[in-house]
Amino acid sequence: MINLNSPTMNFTSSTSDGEDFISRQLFFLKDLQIIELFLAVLVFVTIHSLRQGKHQGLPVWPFLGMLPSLVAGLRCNMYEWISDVLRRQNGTFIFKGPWFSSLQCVVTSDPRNLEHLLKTKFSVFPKGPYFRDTMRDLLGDGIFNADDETWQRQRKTASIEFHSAKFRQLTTESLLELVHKRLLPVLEKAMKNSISVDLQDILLRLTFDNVCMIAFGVDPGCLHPDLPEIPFAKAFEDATEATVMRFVMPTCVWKTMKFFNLGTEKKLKTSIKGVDEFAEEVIRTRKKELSLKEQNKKQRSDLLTVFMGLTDEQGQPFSNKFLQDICVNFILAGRDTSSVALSWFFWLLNKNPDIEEKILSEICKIIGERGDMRNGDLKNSNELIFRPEEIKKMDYLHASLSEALRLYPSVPVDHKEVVEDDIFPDGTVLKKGTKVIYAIYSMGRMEAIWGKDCREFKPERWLRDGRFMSESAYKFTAFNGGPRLCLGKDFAYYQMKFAAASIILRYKVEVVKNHPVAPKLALTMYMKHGLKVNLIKRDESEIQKFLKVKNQSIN
Ligand code: HEM
Repeated sequence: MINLNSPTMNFTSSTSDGEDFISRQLFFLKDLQIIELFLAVLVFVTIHSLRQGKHQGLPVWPFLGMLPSLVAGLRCNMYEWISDVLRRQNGTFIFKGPWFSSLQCVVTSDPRNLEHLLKTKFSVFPKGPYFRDTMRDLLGDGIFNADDETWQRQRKTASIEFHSAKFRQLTTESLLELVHKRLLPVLEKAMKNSISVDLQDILLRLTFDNVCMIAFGVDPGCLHPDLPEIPFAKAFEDATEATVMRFVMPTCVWKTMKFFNLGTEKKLKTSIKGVDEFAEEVIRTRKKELSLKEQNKKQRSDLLTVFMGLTDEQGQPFSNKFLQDICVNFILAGRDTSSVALSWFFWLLNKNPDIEEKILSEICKIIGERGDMRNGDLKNSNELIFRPEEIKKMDYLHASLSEALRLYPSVPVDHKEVVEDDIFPDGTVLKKGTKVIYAIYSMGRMEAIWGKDCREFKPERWLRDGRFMSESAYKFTAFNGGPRLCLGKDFAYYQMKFAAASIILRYKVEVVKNHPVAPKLALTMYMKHGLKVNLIKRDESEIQKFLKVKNQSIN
């Protein structure tokens, strides 16, 4: 009989307890070793990734590449974040995205590379299939989204039109009407009622009405005193916002969302429908108008009418869809760019009142040269309308707008794709299919390009003996360069100078105290929270003071 209490049994049981204990200890030790090993690998990977960051600009993590740094960058000011990396990497770095994404690209701010890709090797760096695919739903085959023949044909026609006297007359007349009949009354009303207004919103309405008149010959009436919501304008804005989202997600993700009509893709579909309906209606009406003999004599000179009179390679009139693409592209090109540039300009002026004073002094000096104003007597500045030749003479204002665009370019980054293996002048090797981002915002903040004072707002850097001197398009890339240089550059300067001078002569634009100012992540560099301002009527005596100062130097 076994005595359960026998010492032998006790011994046996204590032995198995001991074994359990030892095996538990061993397991624990194994666990510890696994944890230690895991920690060692983690430390090694971290040190390796961070070390790579020293050479490559950012830490490179297994599988994720540089994505964690990008996510951190997106949470602060993305453009400043890119500029910091570029500064550390002497102007060019290779962004390594996660292995499952399409985010791999070369980012550069080196003017030598810019000249190479925009001019010298233009044909090797088209917009490319990735960009065209991502933008196709909104821009179709319009000029912004086209390469090769399709682009060349539109560029040639639009270029002839943009340089024609008839077109220049249309743009100056429509601008004059919009500034004097809409913009100034809206600002005057706000000033009289002492209410703050979002200047960015007002300027967007101004340029939207203007570009619709130029592209379609149709006035959408956005800048009405009640500031109404225009369905077409709203649809257009929503469509651009939803399109941008495609650039920050892997292609397969937005394509799946599009297939199932989800999230931003659902919003994009609805808003594009709104844009298309408006454009279709305009084209239908114009076709009807042109088919009537009497109306033919009306001689419209907007872009839509010009393209309607042309034919494709087969001698056929352009399809409605293609005409629609042309108009939508011109609206995108001409609307946001000038208005956001003016918004940053007025914000910078508010921080630099001495520069505002110099602009006012220049304006007064120029109008003081009018025959009827030689004695320095301006009866009522409210009535004054600037003449085109006066706008041309405003060199200091031109320099100040260029300086604002250098620091806050309306298109902060742009994109190309390499279609043949190549090497940048700085030695970066480019394989066929590589995406290239050129960081226009960062270029304005590089000491190597603009000197130690590159972050300061200094219009004087653009002047020689008081005259405006332009810079190389590969150093100042706000308007792009080479064969795809902005077609509307001259018109944009005229529009910005006319609107800015008309406002500055009448009002001091004061940004509301503590109004938050930050750039928005979008195709164009909007101010994220708009620009809330108060308008203070300029004292006539202030203008008289400048009018009476003869031969005052502005430098
Ligand atoms: C401050 C104002 C403006 C700025 C900063 C600006 C900037 C630019 C930039 C950077 C591009 C190159 C975009 C690209 O290819 O990805 C461009 C192209 C273009 N811009 Fe402007 N733009 C301005 C105003 C305008 C205006 C008012 C119009 C016309 C009404 C216009 C018409 C165009 C057109 C048609 C193109 C396409 C050129 C091509 O691809 O051949 N722009 N602009």
